[in-house]
Amino acid sequence: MLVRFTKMHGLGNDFVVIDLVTQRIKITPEIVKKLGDRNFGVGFDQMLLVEPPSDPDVDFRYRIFNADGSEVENCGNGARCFARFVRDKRLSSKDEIAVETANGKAVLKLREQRMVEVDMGAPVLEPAQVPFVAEQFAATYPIDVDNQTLDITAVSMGNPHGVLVVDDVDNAPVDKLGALLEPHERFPAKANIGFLEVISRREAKLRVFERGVGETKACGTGACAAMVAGRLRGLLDETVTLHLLGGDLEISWSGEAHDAVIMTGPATTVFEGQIFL
Ligand SMILES: N[C@H](CCC[C@H](N)C(=O)O)C(=O)O
Repeated sequence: MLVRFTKMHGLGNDFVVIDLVTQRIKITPEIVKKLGDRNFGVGFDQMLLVEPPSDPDVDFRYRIFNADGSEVENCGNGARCFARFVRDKRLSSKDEIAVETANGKAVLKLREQRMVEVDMGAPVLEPAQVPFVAEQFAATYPIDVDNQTLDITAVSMGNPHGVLVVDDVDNAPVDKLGALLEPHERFPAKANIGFLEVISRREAKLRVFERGVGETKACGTGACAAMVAGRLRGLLDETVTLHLLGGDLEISWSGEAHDAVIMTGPATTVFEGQIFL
């Protein structure tokens, strides 16, 4: 079977996007892993599926698979590419696109210069809902890893994140600590691990070791989780420019637990392709 796909990225976090509105294909974890292989397939961090909605109040269903074949609840960089994709493919003519994910609903707003603004919803801080093993909520938790005790913030943006604050993110042991913390027993569903370096109250640098992938050039939900961690720790103001390896995101959050985190950034189309399944 020949399947049309579009290769896209959000700040270097790269995706294969497949339209399952006009193509009727069953995507399995095995197909995801095969297509995600950077030598034997197309290669991507995540596969994004554009599907008809099950809820009449939304425009599309948005499904996300990591390169290891695991299906996940949310992908921020992917949401921006999703909005760009459905507009460029004329699957929607709207400037505001409502989608349903495994995490709930999200509104994707197309802005000028191919930028996209995403309402990422309110962060989830109750440990059991992240999920993270802890007696009660705290801004940071001591966690034992690599013969040391680190202070980590645990937050869900639909998907689980652990955020560490470091002095020098360029030289942080992202691969070593990321690989130890991603499957850590206190994260029963594993976690995306962010390494945040605060430059000022309105600017920071971030690297993310993603669950199911490893370090990526950028992580949208990770940027939102890092914003929340920075605000909980009293280090960041309501609007921050986050510098990721692949470029910058603007993140806003009032600091009120029930307020949504808003992410704005680019979405880029690289090429169109077809692959035999
Ligand atoms: N690896 C993540 C999913 C992709 C998130 C990331 N690419 C983003 O932009 O939010 C997880 O397993 O929860």
